[in-house]
Amino acid sequence: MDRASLRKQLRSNRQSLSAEQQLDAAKNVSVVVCGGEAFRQSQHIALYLASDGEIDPRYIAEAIWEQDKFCYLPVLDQEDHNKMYFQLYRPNTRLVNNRYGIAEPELDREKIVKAEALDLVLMPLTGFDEKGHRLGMGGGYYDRTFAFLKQATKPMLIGLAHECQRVEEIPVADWDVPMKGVATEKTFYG
Ligand SMILES: Nc1nc2c(c(=O)[nH]1)N(C=O)[C@@H](CNc1ccc(C(=O)N[C@@H](CCC(=O)O)C(=O)O)cc1)CN2
Ligand SMILES: Nc1ncnc2c1ncn2[C@@H]1O[C@H](COP(=O)(O)OP(=O)(O)OP(=O)(O)O)[C@@H](O)[C@H]1O
Repeated sequence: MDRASLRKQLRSNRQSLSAEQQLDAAKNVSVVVCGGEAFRQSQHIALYLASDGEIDPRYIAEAIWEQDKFCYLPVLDQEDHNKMYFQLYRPNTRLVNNRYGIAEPELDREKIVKAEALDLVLMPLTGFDEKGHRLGMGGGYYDRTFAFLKQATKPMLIGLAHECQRVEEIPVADWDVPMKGVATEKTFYG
């Protein structure tokens, strides 16, 4: 299957999950992530606000705040549509909707944190395979933002997903930046 058809199929898989399944998955993925070595060793952790049936990292955000670590969210540039930044996310951070209807901190160029300063990035995805290949929403934001990882070791990229987003093989593109692993409601693939 080509990337576009696969993306469509896998988005429909996650959109079909019930509210109860979503809640269970959100709790379980937080246990999988927060019990792991990568999380324990990280101070500066990026995640996302769930949309379109994505597995919800909210309990991971709560654990980050409780443990006095720092949590960050992606913020899109309204002028340069190719750019994505990261800004601090606290319980009281004011959020606005981006052009895809996803809530994000209001862009403040003085508050942008360099992607290189993050320790761990928990990435949204539409599909993944056990080799760490990722299919996103098709905007290429994460691939562009983390293209520098071909020559760097930090941050560590870990995808978050429902089991129903796992496939045998994601067709790779040459710009794809591989993930170190993927956490689901069931287990860690790494
Ligand atoms: N929760 C979450 N936040 C995120 C991402 C994500 O995948 N999930 N992103 C990860 O990159 C960035 C946003 N990227 C996105 C790219 C495309 C679409 C999207 O819905 N595309 C529509 C059609 C686009 C259009 O309106 O022109 C679609 O495919 O139906 C959404 C988000 C930053 N924030
Ligand atoms: N490093 C890069 N440099 C230039 N263009 C890139 C780069 N990475 C991705 N792109 C562009 O982004 C487009 C979308 O890529 P792709 O389909 O892999 O997105 P995605 O990983 O699904 O999306 P996202 O990361 O936003 O969730 C590609 O058509 C490609 O042209």
